[in-house]
Amino acid sequence: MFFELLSSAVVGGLVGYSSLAVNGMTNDGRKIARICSNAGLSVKEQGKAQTMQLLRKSKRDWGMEYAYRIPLGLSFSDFQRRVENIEDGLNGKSYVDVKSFLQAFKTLKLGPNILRDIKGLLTEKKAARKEVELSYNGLLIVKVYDTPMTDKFDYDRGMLDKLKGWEIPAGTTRTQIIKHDFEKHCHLIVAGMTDYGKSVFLKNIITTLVAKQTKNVKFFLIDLKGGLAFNRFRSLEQVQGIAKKPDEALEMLTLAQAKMEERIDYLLRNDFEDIKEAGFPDRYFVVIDEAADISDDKACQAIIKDIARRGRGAGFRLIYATQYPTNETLSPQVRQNCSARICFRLGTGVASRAVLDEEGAEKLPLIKGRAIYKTDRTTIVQTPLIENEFINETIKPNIIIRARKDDDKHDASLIKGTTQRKHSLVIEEVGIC
Ligand SMILES: Nc1ncnc2c1ncn2[C@@H]1O[C@H](COP(=O)(O)OP(=O)(O)OP(=O)(O)O)[C@@H](O)[C@H]1O
Repeated sequence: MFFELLSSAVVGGLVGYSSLAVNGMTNDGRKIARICSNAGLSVKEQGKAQTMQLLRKSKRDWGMEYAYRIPLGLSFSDFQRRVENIEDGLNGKSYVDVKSFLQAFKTLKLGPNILRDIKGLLTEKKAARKEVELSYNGLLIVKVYDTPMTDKFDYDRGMLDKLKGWEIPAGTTRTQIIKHDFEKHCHLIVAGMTDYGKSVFLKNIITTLVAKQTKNVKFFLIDLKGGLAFNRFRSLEQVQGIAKKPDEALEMLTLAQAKMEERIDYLLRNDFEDIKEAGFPDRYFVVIDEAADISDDKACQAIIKDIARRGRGAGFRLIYATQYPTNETLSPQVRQNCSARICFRLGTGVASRAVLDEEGAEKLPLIKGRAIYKTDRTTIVQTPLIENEFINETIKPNIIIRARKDDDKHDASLIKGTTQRKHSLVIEEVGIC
């Protein structure tokens, strides 16, 4: 029985493989060069068409790496724009990667369900897409991955042990966890279409920092999407207040700016260049979700730009999240001062350029949590999926118990002046003035 199945499935596969090999289909290196040439990536020199030249190919654990010399007159970005053409070309509908099929085949257990298992494996292998990543180091490097990147990266307790200082997990690639360090890249833009993971990412930041920098982190939270996403953080001792409406946002920003001013004054008076030199461990995070809602509010924008420009040395960090990135919602001052961006899928290349200064976010797969993380380099990551239950458990020790009446009023009154002193936004003294 088993040998019959073996002949129908594997031998069939092997016949297919040899025919693919004869047709040169398994040689992705040459195929990539053909795809690029057909897609117009060639130049004419002295009447002759010059195309990319394959110089090297290397087998890696994750797939194959090809190195090409690109013709004079073409740039890396010309090729970067054709990633989709390359992926589609390498993923013909009937294509099955025989090697990975045979590897998986060996793991099947002989039993009554073997036929079903083999059929399942074939279907799975046909559906699997090879993913391609390009980079440039003087040569064009094309990485062709055998298996797709994970579409789920669970945030668990073990993650917290892997982080140092002011790091948070930005996501995982196929090979490593990428961390964002708020001491290296102080301000962060978070962008992406609705429902792709911005709020989950913001909750990852807040939870991680509350867990790792319990005594040192302070948050000014502005949630213009109604306050639901940040609601569970409202009673944390690290949270200075939550603003839910544009007028509350202005009050919150004004208070944050006043605190920043106070710190800058202190640093100036004492000849400290920045907060690190002064030896202050605490950092203030101004988190704004949906920032586009206050993008035409001149007063709010002036403060946001000021924090982006002068906050760094004073220990202020801006996290600016929006699902509508344009040149209007993301001012040049904010963009210039945010050296890090995390960008989930966006609708257009124009929106992608507004966030990343390049296209790409519009081509991300339709996978929640898939994003481009950009600092001085650009990396595609699967961002951590942090569950609410895990957040609640992690932040619980930092919740300040208030009388119910107090708690109900907490958010609004936090930023409403000093008439109800108990509920006012308290900007803590840190002993610097
Ligand atoms: N990193 C992730 N991995 C897998 N799934 C995710 C991830 N992040 C978010 N999701 C899923 O996507 C859903 C929407 O995420 P989230 O609320 O963060 O989106 P959003 O971009 O903030 O949307 P909106 O702008 O409408 O608030 C989540 O409920 C979750 O199921």
